[in-house]
Amino acid sequence: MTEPAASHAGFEARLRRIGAERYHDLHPFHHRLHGGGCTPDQVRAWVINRYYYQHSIPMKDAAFMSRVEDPALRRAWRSRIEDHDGTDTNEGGIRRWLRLAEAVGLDPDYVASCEGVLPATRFAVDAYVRFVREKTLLEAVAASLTELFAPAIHARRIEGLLRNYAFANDAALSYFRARLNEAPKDVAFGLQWVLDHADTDEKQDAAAKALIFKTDVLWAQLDALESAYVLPARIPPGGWVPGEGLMSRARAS
Ligand SMILES: O=C(O)c1cc(C(=O)O)c2c(n1)C(=O)C(=O)c1cc(C(=O)O)[nH]c1-2
Repeated sequence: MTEPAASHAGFEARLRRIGAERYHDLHPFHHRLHGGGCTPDQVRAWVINRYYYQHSIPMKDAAFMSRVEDPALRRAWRSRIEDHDGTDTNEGGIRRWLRLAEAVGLDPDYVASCEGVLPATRFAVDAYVRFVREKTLLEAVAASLTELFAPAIHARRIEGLLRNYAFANDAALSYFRARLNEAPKDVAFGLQWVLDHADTDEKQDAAAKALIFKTDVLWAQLDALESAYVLPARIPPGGWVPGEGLMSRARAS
């Protein structure tokens, strides 16, 4: 076996540098959202579009697991699906996200229908699912490693939303609190798996490229929101129009 150019530590540092330079915590839309600068409709647009990501993540993980021949790897991975879809004792991330939708005044059935999701959001998220279906398992696991950087943005988001928006409370933000508990185990496993399996220069390069691809998937979703809903707003055909999908008065009371 050829020796990799970089040790585990050196390769991990390379992956973390990709996050430092390209993760979506750097995007102006997130700065606006967390800093209290979003209008209620901009927050709603974010909730609607981000739901499409949430609803696709378990399908992505099921696509991954369908390709894994090693029972031990499937066993380590399957809690990701349960974290989002729920179990008998855990309502799951998708339900929690819909609670956030209600808190910002949206009809959860509308949000769950995925109507009004921006075309560019669909393209970006679908590309991630397809990537995981088609690329090597190493590239698929490496792409999930943006989650290395997610706990910091979730903590910042909880703090920023609570400070700046009337809708924000512990129930509305329970999705992010749950992720703070769930993500570290996934990320520790995924990182170790990538470090162990990227055992040649070529594999390290492929894993780094997969992580860059994933940062692009996340960035493109925020670019889509910025273009459609931040002045000069340009909502593309099919995109949510403010006023649509709101909770009915009866439901809200
Ligand atoms: O709010 C965020 O910024 C953020 C980012 C990411 C990410 O980095 O992909 C995920 C999540 N949240 C998240 O909640 C989540 O469940 C999740 C799963 C995955 C994945 O690729 O498997 N990423 C993310």
